[in-house]
Amino acid sequence: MLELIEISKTYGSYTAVDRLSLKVVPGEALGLLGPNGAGKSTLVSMIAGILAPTSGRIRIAGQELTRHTKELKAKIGIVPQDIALYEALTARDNLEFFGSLYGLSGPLLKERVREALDIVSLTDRQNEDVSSFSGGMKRRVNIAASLIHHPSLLILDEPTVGIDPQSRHQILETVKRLNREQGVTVIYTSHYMEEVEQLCSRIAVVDHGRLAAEGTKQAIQARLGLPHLLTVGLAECGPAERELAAALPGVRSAELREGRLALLLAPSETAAADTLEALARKGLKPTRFSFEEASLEQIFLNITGGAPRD
Ligand SMILES: Nc1ncnc2c1ncn2[C@@H]1O[C@H](COP(=O)(O)OP(=O)(O)OP(=O)(O)O)[C@@H](O)[C@H]1O
Repeated sequence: MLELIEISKTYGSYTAVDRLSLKVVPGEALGLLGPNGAGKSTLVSMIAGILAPTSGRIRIAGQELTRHTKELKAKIGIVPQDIALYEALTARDNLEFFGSLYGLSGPLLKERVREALDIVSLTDRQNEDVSSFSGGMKRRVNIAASLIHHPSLLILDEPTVGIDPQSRHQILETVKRLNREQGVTVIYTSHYMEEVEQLCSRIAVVDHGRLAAEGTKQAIQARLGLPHLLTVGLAECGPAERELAAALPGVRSAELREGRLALLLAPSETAAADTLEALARKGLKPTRFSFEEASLEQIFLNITGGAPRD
């Protein structure tokens, strides 16, 4: 669907994106993460054909963006970080305007506007001026505007910044539906890790303009070697049991925590099952257990470091 080949963008002597290569396959939802100033918006603007790369190539559906700009731009829907709407116009008039920019008119334009309003659940409010809308509703109009021309690739740049949890939930559900039910390929940038975890099957972490990590959450976690936490309750749970557990293969550390064993396991898909089985073989039959993988936030901080960026 999309291929970035060694793309760079410099502003004077400053390199915002630095020889970054990345592939996005049709139908996937890719989470684009990075600290403030990492280069995400610059990257998104280049993919959307708004900003020209200083060097490198962008291919969309196998074609070079520079050579087929108009045709390829029509395949892309972009929801920019800043809300871009006409406040004095109604939601419907805004959408008709954006639709006309894509060459839509007449009954087809009306049909697409109706459909886009329905997707973002704003049909009932379509005749109200955007100036009277909440931040969440404006975001939804922005998303509707990006869908009018039926893009196959939808890029959302922090679409849930500054809005309440209800609106965030609604936006996330809308994007999920578009991806899972209609097969729209999604690139989603956000600082909200739980949104990316829910929506995206793959993650790309950008830092200092470079691709710092890429893959599924599990694969990145395994590459970083971040442990899983397995907490086990035993009928008898003391220093002897802790020692036995600490010596099991795949157990990095074992400690007693509130009458239970807290075990840090080397990351693998079968880590928890293997450890529970090994404990049982040693005669330590778990009465209860809980399991936690490293959170996306832990993974992200591990890749990019904990220091503030601005
Ligand atoms: N027009 C410009 N001129 C000069 N520098 C720029 C320009 N646009 C962006 N930059 C710089 O390029 C770097 C990357 O900016 P960009 O907006 O792409 O980051 P980002 O990852 O989207 O950050 P955020 O999460 O804060 O939105 C920043 O240091 C920014 O100051």
